[in-house]
Amino acid sequence: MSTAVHDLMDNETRIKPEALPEDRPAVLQLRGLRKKFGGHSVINGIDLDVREGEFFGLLGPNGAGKTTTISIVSGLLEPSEGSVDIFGDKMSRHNSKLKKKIAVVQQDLSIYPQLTCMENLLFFGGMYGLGGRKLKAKAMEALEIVGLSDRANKPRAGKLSGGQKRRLNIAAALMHDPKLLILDEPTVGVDPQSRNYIFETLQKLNRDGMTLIYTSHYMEEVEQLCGRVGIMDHGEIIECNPVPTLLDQHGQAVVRLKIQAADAARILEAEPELSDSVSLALDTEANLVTCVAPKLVQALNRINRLIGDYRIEPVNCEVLPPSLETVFLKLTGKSLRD
Ligand SMILES: Nc1ncnc2c1ncn2[C@@H]1O[C@H](COP(=O)(O)OP(=O)(O)OP(=O)(O)O)[C@@H](O)[C@H]1O
Repeated sequence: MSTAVHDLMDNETRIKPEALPEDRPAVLQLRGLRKKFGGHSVINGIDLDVREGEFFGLLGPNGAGKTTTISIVSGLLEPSEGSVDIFGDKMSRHNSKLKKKIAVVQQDLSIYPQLTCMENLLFFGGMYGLGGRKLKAKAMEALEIVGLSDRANKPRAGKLSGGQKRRLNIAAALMHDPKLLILDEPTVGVDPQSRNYIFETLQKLNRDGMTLIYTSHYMEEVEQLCGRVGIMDHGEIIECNPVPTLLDQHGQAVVRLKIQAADAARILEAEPELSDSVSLALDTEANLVTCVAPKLVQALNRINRLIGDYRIEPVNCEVLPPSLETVFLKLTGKSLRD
């Protein structure tokens, strides 16, 4: 077996973040959540429990309804129907006491570019009633957590890199010691170094006991960080489980083999049923053979047999091991990146 195939199989067995036992108390409970904008329904009945200490991922393509859900959870929007309970208390636009227990890192940056990092954090901490030495110490601690201590007083926030601005945005959310941290696509436009820093920061906060909800349309991020994932599409959570369960129940490997037109014609003549098969499908317009199987090794073996049987000289081959991407493909019939 080639090294590339070994690498792919390692990928299949790599260690995933663990889901928490089900007996932890629910921090967030959504019941029958619906939202309409001018008669257009964008959230279509969401029921969800997020438990204390969870790192929960909400994964879905653009427009699935993640930001709308987060905005309702954080009390920025009222639902059209249904309820949001956080720490056993009803969330609403006017529940400022409950809002102090949570923090939301929005997709849009909320920092002031003309202020330094320290000035930004002193401002946000002040808004939550902190003052004096405690405020300064908290700001230093938040900068330390996101790795920006050496940028405390210069440059101004507007001159930081995109990733550093995102990290400062997270630091601002930590100023009032939230028990629940909600992040809406916090790595959009972030360089790889800052992205890793953000990941490490969030993993540490979670290890220290904070409950996190993380939305993304990057399945690799959710797969790497989150113990349990809700897959969203068209305003619904269509599946919600720990990542290993999702992969076990819905994971599938996909191998796409591009071949010569002449080889496609030979295969079609010998096996006409392949033109409408699902597990091994031949597309004679695209000269493409697609094999779908629960395990990567099964898909590769099937494609290898075909290559051997018909003495095919492949043009190229694309291999997708089971992942949240292929789970999404199976559940919705479309790619997450469409
Ligand atoms: N204020 C609004 N008025 C009307 N329609 C809205 C409003 N906010 C969101 N929508 C619509 O609701 C749907 C869900 O949008 P939402 O931003 O929640 O999706 P998303 O999953 O967060 O997408 P993205 O990953 O692009 O942020 C979209 O069709 C969007 O156009």
